[in-house]
Formats: sequence, C-alpha cells, structure tokens
Amino acid sequence: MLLRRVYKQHRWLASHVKFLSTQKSSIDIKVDNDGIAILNLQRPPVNSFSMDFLKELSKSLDFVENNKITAMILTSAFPRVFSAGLDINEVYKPDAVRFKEFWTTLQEVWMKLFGARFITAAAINGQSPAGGCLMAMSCEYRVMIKGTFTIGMNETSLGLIAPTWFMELVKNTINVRDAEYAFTTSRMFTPEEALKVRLIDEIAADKDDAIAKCKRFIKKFDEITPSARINTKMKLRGPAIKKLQNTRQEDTEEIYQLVIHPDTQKVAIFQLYSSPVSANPAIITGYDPMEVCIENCAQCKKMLGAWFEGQLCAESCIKYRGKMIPDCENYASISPFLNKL
Ligand SMILES: CC/C=C\C/C=C\C/C=C\C/C=C/C(=O)SCCNC(=O)CCNC(=O)[C@H](O)C(C)(C)COP(=O)(O)OP(=O)(O)OC[C@H]1O[C@@H](n2cnc3c(N)ncnc32)[C@H](O)[C@@H]1OP(=O)(O)O
Repeated sequence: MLLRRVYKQHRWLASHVKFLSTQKSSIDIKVDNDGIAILNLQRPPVNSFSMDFLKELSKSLDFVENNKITAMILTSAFPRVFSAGLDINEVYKPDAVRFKEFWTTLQEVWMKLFGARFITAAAINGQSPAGGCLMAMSCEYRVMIKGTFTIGMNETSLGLIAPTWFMELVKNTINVRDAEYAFTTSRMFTPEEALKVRLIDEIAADKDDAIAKCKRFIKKFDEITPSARINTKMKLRGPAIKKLQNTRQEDTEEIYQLVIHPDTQKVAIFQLYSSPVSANPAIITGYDPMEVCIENCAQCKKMLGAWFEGQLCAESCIKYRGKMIPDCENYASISPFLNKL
C-alpha cells in the first residue's frame, strides 16, 4: 500500500514531533502507523485563533509539508468545541499594526491549509462557528460528530463580513443559494442539516469514529497516482489562492476598517464580557456609558442565563447610547430583557 510505504520512510517522525508537542504547545501532532499526521488543537478554552495560535498552526502545517507526510487530520482535543474561530481579544480595540499582522498571518495559514499538497481532512468534534467552520471547509473532507453541536458562518451576527475568499470557498462547496442564505442570516447548521447541504461529508458517532472515517477517505488515494492527485487539487484550488495573493493588502485593510467600526466593537465587547471571569465593570478604561451598559448586559446574562436576553439588552444599549444602564439586581431596569421561559 502506498501510504504504508510512505509511513516506513517517515517512521522516525514519531520521535521528532516532540518539539511541536511540548507542554506549552497548543497543537499536539502525532503521526500514526499509516503515516497520517493527526493534529489535535488544544488551545484552551475553545481553540480560538490568536496570533500565536495561528503562527503555531502555520509551523505545524510546514512540518507536515516539509516531512512529506501524505495526509493530515485536523481535530480538537476538547470534547465540545472544534474551534470558536477568531479570538475575540484580537478583534476588540485592536492595535492597527498588530491587527494587520494578525490578519496577514491568518491569510498565510489559510493559503497553506487550502493549498496543502498533502491530503487534508477535518474531524469536527464540537462547535465550529465562523473561523472554525472556515478551517474545516479548507480541508478536502469533513466528518462531524453527531450531537447538539453546530457549524456555520455566524459572522453577520457579530457585525462582521466574512472575507471574500471564505465566501468563494463556501460558494464552491455548497450551492450558491444555500451559501447566501447561510452567510446573510448567520445560520448555524446541525450535523444533519450540514450534511444535507454538503457543508460536511459524513456524520460520525464520536471522535474516534470521525477520525476513522477521515482515514477511510484518505485511504481512497492508495489507488491514485500521487502526482495526478496533487496536480488536480492545485488546478482546482490554485486560482483562489492566487486571487488572495494578489489582493492581500486590500483584504486586510477592508477587514480592519470593518473590525474598528463602532457596531462591531460593541458586539466584540459583549462577547468578551460575557465570560464570567472577565465580566468585571471595574476594568473599564475611561467612562463610556455605552460600554458600561453592554458590560452590565453581559454580567446579567451570566447571572440569569437563559432567562435573560443578553443580545437584546446590548442592542438596546446601542440604540439608546447607554442612557439606560441595566442593574442586574434591579428588576425594573432589566424586565424588558427577561423572557418568559
Ligand atoms: C485556516 C484558517 C483558519 C481560520 C480562519 C479564521 C477566520 C477567518 C474567516 C472569517 C472571519 C471569522 C470571524 C470569526 O471567527 S469571529 C469569532 C466567531 N466566534 C464566535 O462567535 C464564537 C463565540 N463563542 C461561542 O459561541 C461559544 O463560546 C462556543 C460555542 C464556541 C463554546 O460554548 P461553551 O458553552 O462550550 O463555552 P463558553 O462558556 O461560551 O466559552 C468558554 C470560554 O471561551 C471563551 N470564548 C468563547 N469564544 C471565544 C472566542 N471566539 N475568542 C476568545 N474567547 C472565546 C469564553 O469567553 C469563555 O471564557 P472563560 O469564561 O474565560 O472560560
């Protein structure tokens, strides 16, 4: 078998991957007996893409490429989340220089993953919104585990517009009508729904089964001449990569302008302060009533959970420019946002 022969050549890799699998590493790489690299993403808590994480991912992809490993499976070490997409901390009040470096790194990682010469598959073992979905979509095959998890492009709900190259990728994977509907409405798909529109290729019972199904896909190439596979993939994917290569600066500038827009920032702050750990009004830098208002909404959401309509509260902060700040312990001030569960 072709893959077995390749594995023999790369048996030594098992002992050489340690440098990428130190305790500090956010990506654990293991090369299995068939010579397939399994990348377990393990950046707590939700594998969100920070600049450092993207750089590590970039190095990991180089490692797979440079060692002529035939195939790679991307998965998550966490039981409920594949990846939460962009790290909100990179989006909230961004420094222009850092953000542009961040986005350039993201473009680079995407081009490496999408244009990888090795076979790529994603074992999606948990939630996969926005950037998490893009990462999976950039692979050649997707298997998602059944359960209450969802996958999709929820950028518009955050006030963001997905980059053109992501839209093109989705349009080339599912049909244009489904893509437009999903992008504009921020629709999140259950595994069954995702399979129906071909956003994913298979559903698995659990992570092991998802990896086994990815391997079954990879095995199909045992019977195919490697150069024919690679050149075909490059012919199909090359134009999209070239297009981004020619427009990288405009793409970065466009996203930066979008990210610093006040409406996007309000959503970003709501997401950030929705965390029980970081919800701390004392952290506020300067007194912006709208900012205080949104932080309080996040605080109340954490206290009251499903009873409280956090997003509605945040929208009201924006609408009334922070003139009516909710106090979680004052029923009158929060009653418009309490639902009737
Ligand atoms: C190869 C190319 C690779 C990548 C391409 C990437 C992007 C480029 C393309 C398109 C644009 C993309 C835009 C985005 O990705 S914007 C980000 C969109 N993400 C979200 O909206 C996800 C928000 N999070 C959630 O919905 C849930 O957290 C999630 C379903 C992921 C998990 O829910 P769960 O109930 O299990 O956990 P939580 O209590 O909600 O969260 C735990 C913990 O994690 C923190 N968290 C969650 N999401 C993020 C994030 N995106 N960034 C940073 N931190 C995040 C959350 O605050 C909690 O923190 P703590 O309370 O401190 O534990």
